[in-house]
This record gives sequence, C-alpha cells and structure tokens, in this order.
Amino acid sequence: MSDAPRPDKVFPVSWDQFHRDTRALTWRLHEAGPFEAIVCITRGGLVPAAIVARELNVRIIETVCIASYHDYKNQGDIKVMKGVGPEITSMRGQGKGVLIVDDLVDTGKTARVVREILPAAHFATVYAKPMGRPLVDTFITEVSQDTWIYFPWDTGLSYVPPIRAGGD
Ligand SMILES: O=P(O)(O)OC[C@H]1O[C@H](OP(=O)(O)OP(=O)(O)O)[C@H](O)[C@@H]1O
Ligand SMILES: O=c1[nH]c(=O)c2nc[nH]c2[nH]1
Ligand SMILES: [Mg+2]
Repeated sequence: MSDAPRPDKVFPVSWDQFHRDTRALTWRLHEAGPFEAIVCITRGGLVPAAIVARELNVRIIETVCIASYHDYKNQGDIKVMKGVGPEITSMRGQGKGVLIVDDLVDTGKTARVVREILPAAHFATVYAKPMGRPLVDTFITEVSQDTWIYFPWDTGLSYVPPIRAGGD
C-alpha cells in the first residue's frame, strides 16, 4: 500500500478540458524539444500521447506498460508488464531526445521506474500532485495530494444531488 493520504477531494476533467490542458502542455514541450520519439506510459498516457504526437509531429511512439492502482485509489506494487523496446533503448541509449508522456504523476512511483529506464529523457504529465512533481520536467496543472482526478475515460454522466438537501 502507498504512504500517500487517501484522496477525499475530487477534480473531474471533461474530454474538452483534457484536450485543452494537453494542448497547453504541448506548447511548453515545443519549447523544450525537439523530440524524436515518444514513450507513453499505458494506459493513462495513451490519450495525451496521441494529442502530443499529433501537435509535435512525432511519428515514433513506444509504450511502457505499467500498472499499480489495481483497485480504485489503492496503490499496490508497480508491475512493468512491457518494457521499452530496443528501437528506443539501443538507438537512443539513455533517452536523449525522447519524451515520456503520462496523464498524471501522483506519488511518483511510476515515474521513478520509467526514469530509471530512460534517465536522459524528458518526462511530461498533464497533471501533477506534490509528491510526484519533482520527478516531472513539464506539467500543466497541480492538484493537492488529497485530490483524486477523474478522467473522462473513467467516468460518465450521472445524477448529482443538490448541495442543500430537503428541497421540494
Ligand atoms: O505517481 P503514481 O502514484 O505512481 O501514480 C500515477 C500513475 O497511476 C495511474 O496509472 P495506473 O497504474 O492506475 O494504470 P492506468 O494508467 O492503466 O490507469 C496514472 O495513469 C499514472 O501512470
Ligand atoms: O484516475 C486516477 N486519478 C488519480 O488521481 C490517480 N492517482 C494515481 N492514479 C490515478 N488515477
Ligand atoms: Mg498509468
């Protein structure tokens, strides 16, 4: 289990907002680049990686497949189910010119594992929480550690009760 506090605040993100935030991230990355290849951390990194790759005109896209939140809000051991392929590791060594993309950094455990594989790569996330922030080179929005981000691919429209209960 993680040492991070269990999040009790929520930060819901719509598709529109996510696209806007990822485009804003890409403007910053454009200044930090150029990048020859993107390594996206699945599955959450797949969506921002598609947007960033389109905007920065990057055609080489690799995945590193990692899961740690097996259960909603509960982090278990980090499992690397697929590492970074030889096209990236042999041609680009430590990862210079490579951009790593994920949807967010929370405790930083996932980021730490990928940074060990590609220490010279540039690490970007759309959202960051304070524990993970030092591991990221570029991000757009910081939320507090006790906030859970709800991504549009994990959510749907549903009824919300009024703030003041008991109305007719
Ligand atoms: O900074 P950390 O505390 O390590 O958490 C961040 C990671 O957690 C989520 O992935 P998850 O393991 O839930 O898998 P998913 O991308 O398939 O949803 C998220 O997409 C990040 O990759
Ligand atoms: O959907 C998610 N929201 C989060 O805040 C988070 N932190 C780690 N993994 C996460 N997944
Ligand atoms: Mg992930």
